[in-house]
Amino acid sequence: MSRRASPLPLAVSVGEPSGVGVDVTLAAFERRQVLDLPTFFLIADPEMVASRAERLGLDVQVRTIGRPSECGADARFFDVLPLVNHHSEAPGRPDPANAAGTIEAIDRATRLVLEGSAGAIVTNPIDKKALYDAGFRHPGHTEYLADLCTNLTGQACQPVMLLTGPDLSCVPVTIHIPLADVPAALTSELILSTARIVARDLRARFGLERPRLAVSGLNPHAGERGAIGHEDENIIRPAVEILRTEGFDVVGPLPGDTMFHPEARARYDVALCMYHDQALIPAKTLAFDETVNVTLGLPIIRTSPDHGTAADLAGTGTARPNSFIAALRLAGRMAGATEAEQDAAA
Ligand SMILES: NC(=O)C1=CN([C@@H]2O[C@H](COP(=O)(O)OP(=O)(O)OC[C@H]3O[C@@H](n4cnc5c(N)ncnc54)[C@H](O)[C@@H]3O)[C@@H](O)[C@H]2O)C=CC1
Ligand SMILES: NCC(=O)COP(=O)(O)O
Repeated sequence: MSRRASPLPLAVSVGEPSGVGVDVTLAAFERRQVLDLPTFFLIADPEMVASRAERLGLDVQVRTIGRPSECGADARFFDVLPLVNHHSEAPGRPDPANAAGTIEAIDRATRLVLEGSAGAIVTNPIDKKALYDAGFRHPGHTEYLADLCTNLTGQACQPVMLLTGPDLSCVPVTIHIPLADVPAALTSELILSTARIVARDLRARFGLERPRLAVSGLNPHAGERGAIGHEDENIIRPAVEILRTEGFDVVGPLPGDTMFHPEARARYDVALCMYHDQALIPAKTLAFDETVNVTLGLPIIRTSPDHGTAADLAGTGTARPNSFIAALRLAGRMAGATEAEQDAAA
């Protein structure tokens, strides 16, 4: 992937206001020069941001901007594109009353990227339950962004969650569903469509010409040749075989417990796992502070820190901004690569 940084600013959505999103965004802003971070603005309630900065004892001056093109005009200021909906500043106390502003920030960021005013969206974590309690009908950003992009562009998209860190990239094929629902949701078609999106986007967005895919099993020992569960032989293996006939570099189904040690990881570029925790446990265990959540399959670039709202740390100044910073950097590189490709095609 070209290392050119995007000249377009990145749109950062505020996320759950009672969480650490604003804390890590402010911390990244404070280090922007020393770390040479891409230019970004936050879509948030400016009063809430100023009050969190004060609580954290940060000497940050919040400036309200009217559009992304004003971002970075004066590097001293922390640029905030204001929400229409108000956000209250109550660390550690999620409140469904804040949901409208949280969703507005995601919507606005997505539209700005689609219209070409921002290079990518970097989302801060949402408190999913607080949004559900306010009537939000999507499991998480990943699924919501796909619906939003489908509605805004008229082109159906299947979202794919990728967790990528220094030593492991992995994808949960089923995402935010109860574990008990996984076997019924797992189909060969879902594995096939996910793998095709992963291979396409790793090539287009990460410059991996022919990514090596490793597909996990679902059951212990990948089903022990059919003796411990049937999904591995009846659903996963046929999908792997079809992918191979289509020319993909793919192995599997591999036993989930032995595909994440260093020697095994050296044999693939991305692991396709069958459910959320099968993918996210190794990713966060290996590199909680450096792993980034990327949504593939969208017409926009979206990254996010791997962690959640960390409500216990909000407003304390102890949340580490590393994963958020990694999300900013990756979004900047991905957007820069896309713009470079567009330049080359022009
Ligand atoms: N992209 C998103 O919007 C995501 C949202 N969530 C949401 O976050 C909420 C809380 O989820 P949890 O499972 O508790 O995960 P969490 O990541 O918020 O917290 C897990 C543990 O890690 C610590 N931690 C998290 N981020 C940290 C940081 N930056 N620095 C230092 N320590 C940190 C927390 O203090 C806590 O002990 C849930 O509502 C969940 O739905 C979770 C993951 C991603
Ligand atoms: N555990 C990852 C997670 O929940 C992230 O979800 P999303 O909001 O990025 O879809």
